[in-house]
Amino acid sequence: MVITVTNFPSMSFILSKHVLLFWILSLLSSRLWAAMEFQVSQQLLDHHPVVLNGTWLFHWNALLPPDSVADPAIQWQTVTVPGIWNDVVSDKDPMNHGVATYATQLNFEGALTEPVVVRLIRISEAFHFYLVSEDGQNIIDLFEGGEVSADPRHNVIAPDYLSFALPPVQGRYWLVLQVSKFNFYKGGLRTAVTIDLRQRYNRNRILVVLLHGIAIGALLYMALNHLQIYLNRRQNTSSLLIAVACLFVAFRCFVGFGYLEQMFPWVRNAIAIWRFRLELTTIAIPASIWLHFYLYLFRQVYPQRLLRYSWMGSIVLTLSIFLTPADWLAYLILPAEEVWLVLNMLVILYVLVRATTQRLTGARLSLAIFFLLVVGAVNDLLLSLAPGYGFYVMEYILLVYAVLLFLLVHSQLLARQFANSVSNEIRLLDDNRKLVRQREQAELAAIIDHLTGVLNRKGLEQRLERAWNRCIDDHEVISVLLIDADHFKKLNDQYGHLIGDQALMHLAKVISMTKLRIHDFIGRWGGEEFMVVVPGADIHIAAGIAETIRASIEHSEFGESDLDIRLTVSIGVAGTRPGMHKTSLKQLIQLADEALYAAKSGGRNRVEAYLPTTTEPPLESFEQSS
Ligand SMILES: Nc1nc2c(ncn2[C@@H]2O[C@H](COP(=O)(O)OP(=O)(O)OP(=O)(O)O)[C@@H](O)[C@H]2O)c(=O)[nH]1
Repeated sequence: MVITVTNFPSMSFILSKHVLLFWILSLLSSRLWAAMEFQVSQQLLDHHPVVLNGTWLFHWNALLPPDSVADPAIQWQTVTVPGIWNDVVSDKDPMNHGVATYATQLNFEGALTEPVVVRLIRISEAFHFYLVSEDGQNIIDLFEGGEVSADPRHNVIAPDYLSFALPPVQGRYWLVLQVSKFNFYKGGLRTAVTIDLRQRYNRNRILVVLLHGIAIGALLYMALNHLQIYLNRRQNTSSLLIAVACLFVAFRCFVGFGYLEQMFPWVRNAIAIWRFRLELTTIAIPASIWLHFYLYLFRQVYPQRLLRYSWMGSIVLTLSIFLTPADWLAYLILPAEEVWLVLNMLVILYVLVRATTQRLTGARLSLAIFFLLVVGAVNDLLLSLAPGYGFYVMEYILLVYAVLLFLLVHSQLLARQFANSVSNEIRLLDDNRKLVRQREQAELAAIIDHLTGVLNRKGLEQRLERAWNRCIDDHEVISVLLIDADHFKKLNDQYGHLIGDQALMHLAKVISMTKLRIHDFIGRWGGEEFMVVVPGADIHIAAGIAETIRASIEHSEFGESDLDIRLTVSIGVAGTRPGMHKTSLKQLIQLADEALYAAKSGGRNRVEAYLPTTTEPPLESFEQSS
């Protein structure tokens, strides 16, 4: 098995720093520095953009001419921008399709020497901007875009960053915005209109695009790595899910940051509703994916049944996203998704609290990030459901970056777990190999004679039986040599048992060194008796081998220093006849024993070889007969 462990945890850690930096920069760049009184001065703009997030005059259902802001006869309502901008629903049009005029007063302190831009984020459908002097006399046409359509489905969504230059005016002016809107995004126009120096805006824009690129790149990178982990170990479905979730979030960022529309302008009109549906799925499905992450990380405390229900719910919701008529999406599916998200989050909270109380690895960190997710989601929910809720500073951006952070941290945790499980596996394999080696050694020790190092009686019998059976199957001859030391008792008595032991070791060594073939083997048959088995050798060859052994022993040097000990052996040889295998192994050994006895009786230090008689006894296996 090939296991590839990529080094991406450290890499994604580096990337996560970029994401954090991006997050902080995004927060600081425009949102926290909102100018409350809409004072527009060079000095102010030098330090931060002016964010027009205060109270606007507002007239619903009428595209009032720009100079009407100076007309005291016209009754204006007020609206907090952008908190509930889109939540104002016309009496006549429950689908929130209509026109409106908004106005807010700006105080330009001193002429602006540098060109500025007004930045708008996601205004639908058609819009027209003017600057109108306080007395209504000087009307400066600023910018118009989009188009009004009778068909509410023809939803034109302006690009996220729409910028146009402000003329170098001075004194009090009204910024008047006429807007015609149909919006699937209930509460979608939540982000402020900002005024910024054009130069800095362009510079920031490059930085923002770069940081967006890093964020999306990090997500794709994580997706690929987790896909790789999944392909290495297919049972690790959490990696696959993280990869899918990363792709989802990358897609959502790509679309949410406005790149899809910027790169493919035709998409804006052609798939506006499909874009919305797709965006909705990026909420529905990840809800269950989040649950799945925690299943993998905190398996010990996870109520697995709930995961099944969660997946079922997400699938039903996803189907509804594509089956629900466009007009009802914002009113039916969006709240349903938000409720669904909250339900899933409650389950996650339950798991995380249990994991934290049980001090599982990564639980506290997960809980902290989860807290961010909750704040982001609750904030989102309040923005769309609670009229008047205007804490938009954290809106959207918090949730997106909490999700990014979540993915980064969890992919780290998961990668660490994966690496641990791989090293555990490697350790287990090692342990297993050691055990196998130990078992083999133990098995070997069980069949080796510890004194002489040759096979003991048990090992000899096992190999002998295998060799015997093979020879019978292959119709081959086989011979055995029983080798017995002569007058060994005398040797023991005269020189002691230690010398006797050394003599046995010497005998085993000399016999082993005799030219035996690969299939031949030697073992200690008992006491001072050895056996050599020569499969495939007939009685004549075996007798020759026996003679060589005998002579080698007789002429071998044994005895330390001044001890002049001459060792001799008597050898009994017995072998099967070619083509006659009905001799049992037991009988063959008995025959060798008889031959040995004959060698002893015949004067010792000699070889006797016996062939079985022609009146063969029935074939029996060694085990049966012994
Ligand atoms: N030192 C030592 N002696 C052993 C060992 N195993 C058996 N013996 C001795 O070997 C001797 C065998 O003696 P016997 O069976 O009478 O045969 P022998 O003295 O060799 O006489 P023959 O075989 O007739 O030539 C006994 O004294 C055993 O104690 C062993 O492992 N070490």
